[in-house]
Amino acid sequence: MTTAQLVQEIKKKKSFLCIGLDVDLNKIPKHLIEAEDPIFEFNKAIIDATHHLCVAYKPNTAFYEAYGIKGWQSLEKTINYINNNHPEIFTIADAKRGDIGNTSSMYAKAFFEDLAFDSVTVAPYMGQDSVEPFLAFTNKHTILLALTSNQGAFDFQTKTIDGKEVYKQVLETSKQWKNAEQLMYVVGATKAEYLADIRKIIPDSFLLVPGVGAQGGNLQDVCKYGMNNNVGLLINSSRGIIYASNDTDFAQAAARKSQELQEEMRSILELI
Ligand SMILES: O=C(O)c1cc(=O)[nH]c(=O)n1[C@@H]1O[C@H](COP(=O)(O)O)[C@@H](O)[C@H]1O
Repeated sequence: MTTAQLVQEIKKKKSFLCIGLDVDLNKIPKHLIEAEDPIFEFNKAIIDATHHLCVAYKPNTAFYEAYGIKGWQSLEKTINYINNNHPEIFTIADAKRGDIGNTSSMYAKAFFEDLAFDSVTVAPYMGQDSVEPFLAFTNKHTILLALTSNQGAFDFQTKTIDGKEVYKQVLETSKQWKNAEQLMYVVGATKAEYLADIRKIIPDSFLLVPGVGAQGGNLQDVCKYGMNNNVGLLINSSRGIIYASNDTDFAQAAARKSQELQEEMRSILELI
């Protein structure tokens, strides 16, 4: 999917919501556990109930890898279900990969070719030759971790080296890489006050912003500092939406939570 198609979808749905499909078998409704593939059944119900309210889905691969081959099959069924039924929805494999070049190429193949995701999250720590193999794929996006939502972001990312914070160096340096127009960046919603400075370095890039909901990030603050002329934001909530209820009404409860966020997004979009 191209960025222009994503922007078009955001304008059509008046939403820049990304729903995180982080499925934990200990948290899903009991009646689903009996199903042959409880993770897929859970995702299918969530997708059926929310696809008109969001523009992206983000399965975090940890929640699938944890269940071995069965979990990987649930991930494959989930991405196929989205691509077959809602090809206009942007998909993110949240895998936080990155390795030496030939290994990164295989990671990219796994998520862009075998599983046909539109994008994958990548850690910048190993540098240019670990990221460019992902950028080599046409119409696919690499979402680079810049300033993450967790406390540990202050261990390295905000440290100053040669007079500049490491996360700013990640933004400035990666802008020079081959096919950099296919880069997006992760900035945690819990770090909204940093977004004004971040926008000075990457005014046009899309940002994936997790941390609204369970981690306490504020949507209004993120939009105030992070929105650009193309909206430029994908706001993710996982637990806050998918575990809104753990009873038989879980999908309707997820839709209600999604709608609350979408309505807030719609009023913000009407102001710009
Ligand atoms: O790359 C991510 O998506 C990510 C980056 C980050 O800085 N913080 C962060 O929480 N995430 C992911 O975003 C999701 C947040 O989930 P909730 O806190 O349940 O909404 C999880 O899948 C995290 O792994």
